[in-house]
Amino acid sequence: METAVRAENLHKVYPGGVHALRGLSFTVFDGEIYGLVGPNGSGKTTTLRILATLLRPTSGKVLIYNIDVLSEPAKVRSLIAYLPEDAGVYRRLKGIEIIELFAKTRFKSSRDREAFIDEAARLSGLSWEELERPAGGYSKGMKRRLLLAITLALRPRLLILDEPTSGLDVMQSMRMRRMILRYNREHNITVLLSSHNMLEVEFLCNRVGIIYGGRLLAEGSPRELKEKFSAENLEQVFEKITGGVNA
Ligand SMILES: Nc1ncnc2c1ncn2[C@@H]1O[C@H](COP(=O)(O)OP(=O)(O)OP(=O)(O)O)[C@@H](O)[C@H]1O
Repeated sequence: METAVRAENLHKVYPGGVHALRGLSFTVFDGEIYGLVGPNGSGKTTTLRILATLLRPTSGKVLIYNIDVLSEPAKVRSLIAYLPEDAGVYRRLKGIEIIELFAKTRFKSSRDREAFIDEAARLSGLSWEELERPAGGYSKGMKRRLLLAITLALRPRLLILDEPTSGLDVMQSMRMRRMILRYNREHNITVLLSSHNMLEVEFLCNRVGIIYGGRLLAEGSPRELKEKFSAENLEQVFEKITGGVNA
């Protein structure tokens, strides 16, 4: 099976001395949806930012589709799309203008640009009237839908999602999860996501890595983890491993 992500022995010490990652290693295979779960401050965002080429680890190595993230970040960026948890929109731009901006930066031919714009606009679920309004006036759910639609329509080989549905209501979250699943299956987009929501992780992920204190404490499919820890659901697995610290 082809390897999408190989993270080896990652350490990150922030200026000021916080040791956020302490020898984190994990592998994501091509075509899978892999979930990193862990309590607040366990190092999820730090890990995703390193993979997205936005932060350098203190030591360790990361390969994305066999390309070294530290020595060839531009090549890696052409393969990935990253949606941060707190991703904002350009408030003065209309929704459609934001989509057009991404089209310009990513695609050379006007045909590819137009196909991308149509796909992202449709996927966002926003009406044409809404897309013609400045995005600063969108609700949190509308902004998140727009940004996820853009990242999916970019059709990266690897999509990195930090807390994809955080702050969204049940219906919006379900819609987002279905979109992620559909693009993973139909367009073979590998997904690495972080989440606090165990239901979400169980619904979406082929494999899960439980991270705590900057280390990987357990890894496996939701079913394997439940069997191994004699648990009925992933919340119980998590509780047994971490001693009940909130996810
Ligand atoms: N820029 C920074 N400077 C200093 N310390 C930081 C910085 N960013 C994160 N940290 C610290 O590193 C540790 C890991 O943080 P990180 O954001 O990676 O965790 P997380 O698992 O994503 O948490 P959450 O679930 O709350 O988003 C925490 O102790 C955090 O306070």
